[in-house]
Amino acid sequence: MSFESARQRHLQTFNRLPEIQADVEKLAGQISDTFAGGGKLLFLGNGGSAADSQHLAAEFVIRYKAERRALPAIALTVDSSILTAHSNDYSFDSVFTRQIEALCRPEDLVIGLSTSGNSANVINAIEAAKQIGATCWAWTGESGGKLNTIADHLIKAPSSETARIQEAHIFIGHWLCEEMDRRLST
Ligand SMILES: O=C(CO)[C@@H](O)[C@H](O)[C@H](O)[C@H](O)COP(=O)(O)O
Ligand SMILES: [Zn+2]
Repeated sequence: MSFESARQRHLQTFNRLPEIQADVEKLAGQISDTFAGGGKLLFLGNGGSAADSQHLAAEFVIRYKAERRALPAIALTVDSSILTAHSNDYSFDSVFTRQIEALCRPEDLVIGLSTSGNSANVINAIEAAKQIGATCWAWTGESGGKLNTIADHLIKAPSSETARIQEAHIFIGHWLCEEMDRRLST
């Protein structure tokens, strides 16, 4: 019963992905421009979105399918010393902000993943990156949450359910990787 229900909700979400195709293509263009301009990608998020962040950074740095040059991307979710020291000494709400201050440059593109669009540490990081002048994208659910009015651009997975949104986010990440392979293959 729960399998069939989850499968149906997954399919409903994925059947609506064409609604955001133009947004994903716009992001692919901006990522190409970022790399051409010497910038890098920075990914961040909590829980499943932290896993997505490191998964997608690896696709860019190592490879997706095609043999092409290494692409500069980093997940701000993986350094346990930074994450614990900052949370212990300051606050979890600014755990990504400090890394943005240290690593983000105006030519960079930041992708903050939050299914609710309301996680304080993602919001704070996007606000800090905007101050630096980086291009800021939020990947959210269909409401966009608070990030709706904070990020420069949004990719809104067409669901209000965390798991379905995460499934769409990783699909969108792979879709982007295919597009980057197509553009950059040697
Ligand atoms: O993977 C899941 C649920 O599927 C959880 O780990 C989930 O990512 C966590 O609860 C996050 O803290 C949710 O944060 P957000 O997506 O609302 O920003
Ligand atoms: Zn999950």
